[in-house]
Amino acid sequence: MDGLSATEREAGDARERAPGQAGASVIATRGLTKRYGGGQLAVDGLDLTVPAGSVFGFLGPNGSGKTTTIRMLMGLIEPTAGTASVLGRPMPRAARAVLPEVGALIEGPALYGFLSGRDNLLRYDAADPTADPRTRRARVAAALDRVGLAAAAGKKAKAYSLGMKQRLGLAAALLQPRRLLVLDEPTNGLDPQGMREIRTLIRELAADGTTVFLSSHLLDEIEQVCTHAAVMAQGRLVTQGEVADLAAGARGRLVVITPDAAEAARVLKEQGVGDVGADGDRVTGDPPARDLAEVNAALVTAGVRVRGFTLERASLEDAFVALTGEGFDVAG
Ligand SMILES: Nc1ncnc2c1ncn2[C@@H]1O[C@H](COP(=O)(O)OP(=O)(O)OP(=O)(O)O)[C@@H](O)[C@H]1O
Repeated sequence: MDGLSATEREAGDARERAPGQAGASVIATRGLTKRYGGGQLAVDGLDLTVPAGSVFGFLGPNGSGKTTTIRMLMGLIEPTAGTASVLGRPMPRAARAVLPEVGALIEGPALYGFLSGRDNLLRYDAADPTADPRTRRARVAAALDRVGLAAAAGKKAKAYSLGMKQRLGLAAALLQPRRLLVLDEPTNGLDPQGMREIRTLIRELAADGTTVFLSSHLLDEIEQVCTHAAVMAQGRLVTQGEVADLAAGARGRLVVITPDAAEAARVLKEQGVGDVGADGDRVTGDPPARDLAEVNAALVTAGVRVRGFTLERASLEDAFVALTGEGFDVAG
């Protein structure tokens, strides 16, 4: 698609900005709000900034307003209040100019099961008035190749696995060069292998310089694939920023491994460790502000046989819980 070998592509850094896009935000919303007819406030005053070149995870439990936001960004529904700009142009007003540069995969791809993967893409391409029919076959072949479906191109789409269908949907979004890809729950319903394939593809696309905006209710997915994330809860933005910073914002857990768990728990409490709990030979707690070397020394002085003393890294899930005071419902 871009003349780069796979190795060169992988060597690219997803965080590097494409030339000419430095500092630009690809998606920006201010006070974006949607109240549905029934009075349901689905999105409430959203200020979202998606940097160019990022893989941006839009994270939130089911019903937190992700799909509603995406539909407003794509100009499919009108906001009740606030503004949204995509690729520097106002939406939905500039939809006709903006959307050709945006590849979207929302609520699963619409495919004809009785047509082959290749014929599905030929149909998609033919529906695009800007697509030159003379180069159609080459474009379709390149898109199939891009998503790893070249060998299965002649198979009927109904014989495809869910992961293959999802990749075919991505291929359709990639028929034209895109500056932005918007993917709504791209790994929903996929098995672990299918999920890995989609994640790898997303990383490759990002390395090519495409900004990828993807919604997900899977925290570990966001941690694995995204450079940036925004967290939604009940229609509101809880936080946004670089994934590494979001996780770092939540403090890790202190973990002590010892056969003297009861005594260790007592000493840890004395040392200002909060929320101390013991499970077998594992004693955990919220680390105090003081130097952890002192805490360790106090354990040893009290005769606790310390076999392990570590600070477990906080995850995005810890950050979410710390920010919202709620657990993250990953069901569904
Ligand atoms: N067309 C609609 N009419 C009325 N209410 C709606 C409509 N679409 C969504 N909602 C409500 O708006 C809220 C946000 O829904 P939305 O689908 O945007 O959330 P989501 O985070 O994408 O969740 P999911 O992953 O389940 O789609 C929910 O309470 C939902 O019931």
